[in-house]
Amino acid sequence: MSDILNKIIEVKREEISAARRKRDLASLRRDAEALGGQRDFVASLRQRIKAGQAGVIAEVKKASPSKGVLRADFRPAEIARSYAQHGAACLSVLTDAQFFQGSQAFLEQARAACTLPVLRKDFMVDAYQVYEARAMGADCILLIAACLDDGQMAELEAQALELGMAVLVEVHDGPELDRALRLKTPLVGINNRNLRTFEVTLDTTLGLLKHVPADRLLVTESGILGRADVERMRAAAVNAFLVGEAFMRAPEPGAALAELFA
Ligand SMILES: O=C(O)c1ccccc1NCC(=O)[C@H](O)[C@H](O)COP(=O)(O)O
Repeated sequence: MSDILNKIIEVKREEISAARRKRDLASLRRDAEALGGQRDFVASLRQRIKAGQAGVIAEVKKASPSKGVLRADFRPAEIARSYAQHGAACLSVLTDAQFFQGSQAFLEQARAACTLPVLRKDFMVDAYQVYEARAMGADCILLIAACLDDGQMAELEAQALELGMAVLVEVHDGPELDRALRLKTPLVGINNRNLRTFEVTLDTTLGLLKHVPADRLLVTESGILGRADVERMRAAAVNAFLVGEAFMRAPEPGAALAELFA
């Protein structure tokens, strides 16, 4: 595991301990199970792709460890509406506070402003966070293979599926991909950003895609900045994208989405 991931996971464990002291798991679980209203994340992506369009997971991200603040005037509800109006399939909302300046409130505001399914983008290492995700309204969670062993991934996936959420499993290399393919989820994200060096190369997706079976939905993540990047991916039959920075730096995030995927 990389240094930044080690650091993030260490902080996550402290946050989870503090949260458990405030509210026990049984009470959180009751709220998570009672909420309902799940939106179908996978179907929303597949629908766009079936119609010949790109399936875009549009990210709502104020800042990141590699780039600092991306959007100073940050209004999650307005951003979500703009994405929905311009053809996004789903949203991804950062809820991590310390490293991404995100929050649960941002996810709730973004989801309430539109009808798109929403991914809780955070670093999931514990069942408590999966219940938190559903209780705040998330329709999908992210599992990063580099942060979890096989048993943990399978357990967190089973819990999410039981709660009616989808799972996006994220990998960065061949061994992680092999482990991810043992899960049930059809959603496999290949992150073009090396989380140790922060180096970004689309060759990561292009190198791994031949190992992704046809029944999985490959999502290319990070570093999609211009039309040439989209064209390169679509030429390789990669049709689902997770994009943050390119939209967050634009005056009107939805218009930037429409332009990038026109
Ligand atoms: O973005 C970072 O600096 C980062 C650092 C450590 C762990 C994860 C990180 N990013 C999360 C992401 O995967 C991206 O937010 C997402 O793929 C969108 O990427 P981009 O379009 O390049 O903003």
